[in-house]
Amino acid sequence: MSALILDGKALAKSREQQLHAAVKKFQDGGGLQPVLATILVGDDPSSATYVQMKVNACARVGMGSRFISLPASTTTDQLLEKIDQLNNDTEVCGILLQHPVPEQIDERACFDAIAIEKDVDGVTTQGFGLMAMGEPAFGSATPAGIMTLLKHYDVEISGKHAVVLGRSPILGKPMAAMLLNANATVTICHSRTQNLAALVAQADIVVGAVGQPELIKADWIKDGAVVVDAGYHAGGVGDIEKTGLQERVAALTPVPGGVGPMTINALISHTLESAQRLELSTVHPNTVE
Ligand SMILES: Nc1nc(=O)c2c([nH]1)NC[C@@H]1CN(c3ccc(C(=O)N[C@@H](CCC(=O)O)C(=O)O)cc3)C=[N+]21
Repeated sequence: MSALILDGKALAKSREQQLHAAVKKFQDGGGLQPVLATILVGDDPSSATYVQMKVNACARVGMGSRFISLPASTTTDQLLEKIDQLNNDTEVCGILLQHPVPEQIDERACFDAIAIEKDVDGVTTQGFGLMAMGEPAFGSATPAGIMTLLKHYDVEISGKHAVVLGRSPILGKPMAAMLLNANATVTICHSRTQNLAALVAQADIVVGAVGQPELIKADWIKDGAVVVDAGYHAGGVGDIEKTGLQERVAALTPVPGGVGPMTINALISHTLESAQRLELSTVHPNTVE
């Protein structure tokens, strides 16, 4: 057996073509150009690269972006003020606050200050809650991108045992909720989990979301599993060791070229959707309840 490659890079590219056409159609119909605001606090070079990739993706599909760079010494209040400005800026339909922020900043408070209708990155407590309850909300970008990728390749989720490694607020936790909503049986593993290898061995679907290079070993994973790796580390390795997996699992995401491009694609798709919704509410203010 040779694993199906869940090619996020190719899927993101074809979805970008559709998005480009949809953005044009939206503007031809009188809509304002959708604009994503990205906020980077501090000067971490890899964070700067990720934000630049998001700005570039907006440009490729004909959307606008507003890049806000704040110094590493920014306070919580200063960041809250910036977010408030963007919430009230009628040209901006999506706001992304790049994680992580410097440690003096209350990141949760800042995420939660993002207006729910502009939370295209799915980071607010309210957005998480709505999503988890199966109500309309933008899901967190990385798990939302993973769900799109699994759906595209017709990976069966319902009734399967999904083991998510990691419980971070914008990755593991929402990933588990999305898989549960898709009727998987979900196990969430984390730093205090005992017998990790035995749990992973039960997984029909394994999601690596721990942020540590190759912490998850290839020989823990059973034959025929679906392997999703949301990690990305120096040297092009993920959270999951891939040695020998290609020959014996059903499907796997490459690193790079798997989850990363789908994260960005989810973000820009959500930004267009947000523009479409905000437009609706200005055209028919009285129909919004
Ligand atoms: N509020 C917030 N939302 C995020 O979604 C968010 C964040 N903060 N902080 C950092 C992580 C990381 N992240 C990536 C997005 C795309 C790639 C990506 O496209 N990577 C390419 C490789 C790029 C390369 O080769 O350097 C790939 O996997 O193929 C990677 C990482 C979004 N994040």
